[in-house]
Amino acid sequence: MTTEPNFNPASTIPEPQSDTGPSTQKVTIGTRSSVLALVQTNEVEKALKQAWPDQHYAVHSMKTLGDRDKVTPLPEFNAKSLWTKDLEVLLLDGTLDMIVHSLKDMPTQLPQTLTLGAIPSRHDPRDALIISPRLSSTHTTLSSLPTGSLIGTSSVRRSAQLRRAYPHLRIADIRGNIDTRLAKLDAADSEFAALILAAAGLARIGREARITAYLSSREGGMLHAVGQGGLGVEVRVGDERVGRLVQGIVCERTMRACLAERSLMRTLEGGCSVPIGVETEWVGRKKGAGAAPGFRAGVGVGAKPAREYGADGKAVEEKREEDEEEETDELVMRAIVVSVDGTEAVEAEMTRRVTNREEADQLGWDIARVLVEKGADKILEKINLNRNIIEQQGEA
Ligand SMILES: NCc1[nH]cc(CCC(=O)O)c1CC(=O)O
Repeated sequence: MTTEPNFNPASTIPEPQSDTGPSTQKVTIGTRSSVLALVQTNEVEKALKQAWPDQHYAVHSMKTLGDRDKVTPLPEFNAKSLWTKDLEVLLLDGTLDMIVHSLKDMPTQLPQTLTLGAIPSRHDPRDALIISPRLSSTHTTLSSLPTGSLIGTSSVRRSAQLRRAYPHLRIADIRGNIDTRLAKLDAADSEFAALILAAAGLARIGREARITAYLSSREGGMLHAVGQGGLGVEVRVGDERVGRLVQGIVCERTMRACLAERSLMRTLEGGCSVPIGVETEWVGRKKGAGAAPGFRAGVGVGAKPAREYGADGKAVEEKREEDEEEETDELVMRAIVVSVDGTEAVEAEMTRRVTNREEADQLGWDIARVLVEKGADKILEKINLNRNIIEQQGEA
């Protein structure tokens, strides 16, 4: 439970102050060059254009170390910054003005002079079950799959939760981008009965139709990764112009929920390679007081800060009246830490009013403390002892 000296706590991120746009200039957005990364960056660019139509935008995409070198074993890299470091060098030297990341892949500790400038409205954060076409007409859930069915995932968080809840299933590593994995599932000689992938990634690349079922604490007993389904926009600390631009696409509720999740992860010193699952959900109503301070409705990616999803993956809140949706300010947070073999687990749940980013950060810290009191530190300690094995997997 320590904080590295160069960490920028969420509490230093200023709340929005002004609506007045900066003068017209070029804005260069950096991204990885994968299909998913480009779709995500287009989503952010579109939202920025909507919020600040007078600016000129350019997208600069590149392969990062993790994309280029598929030979070196992950532990030999600083695995945590595999996907971010090359882009960060260009952000620091001014070539880029911002970087769009899958929030899930962003380290919880950023370089001292860089910060998480914005988190736009989140897509469905849940994991999705994709059952092989050979089985999907007869099987629609993990529990109904035949004993010994092979599930493909490279995430220790997913495999640990699967081992815990579904001891009748087998798990094997599967690599590659989303379409590569789907092709491996569909191959005539495939060993896989099903895959687990993030619903958001599938939806963003137009593969939502492959989803057999959505997994959550309520259905399937699977908590998602910290930041899953969210996008993180990384900017330079002190770049006021860009800071103001990206503030225009923040979904304040998504930002607070994700900051709480990231605070939990940071407090438990978990990178993307430890089995921590979370769920955050806005509930309750703030009567008569309107929107939370700093809340900007109607701007941002999709503009809907939805955090509740139906069985069809559509946000339940989208079906409600917008003014009602804005009034929720209680955040429910659930979290689980599972041993890699699935035999040990600790869980916690907290509900608290979260009216600013500091309170979000505090909620993440507090739930981490409860998990530690219940023994999460012992589970994570054992995981650290086996770190070499685990880092070969990661939240891939
Ligand atoms: N590290 C893999 C990764 N990083 C981001 C996504 C897409 C989903 C998201 O944005 O959370 C995925 C694929 C997956 O987990 O299925």
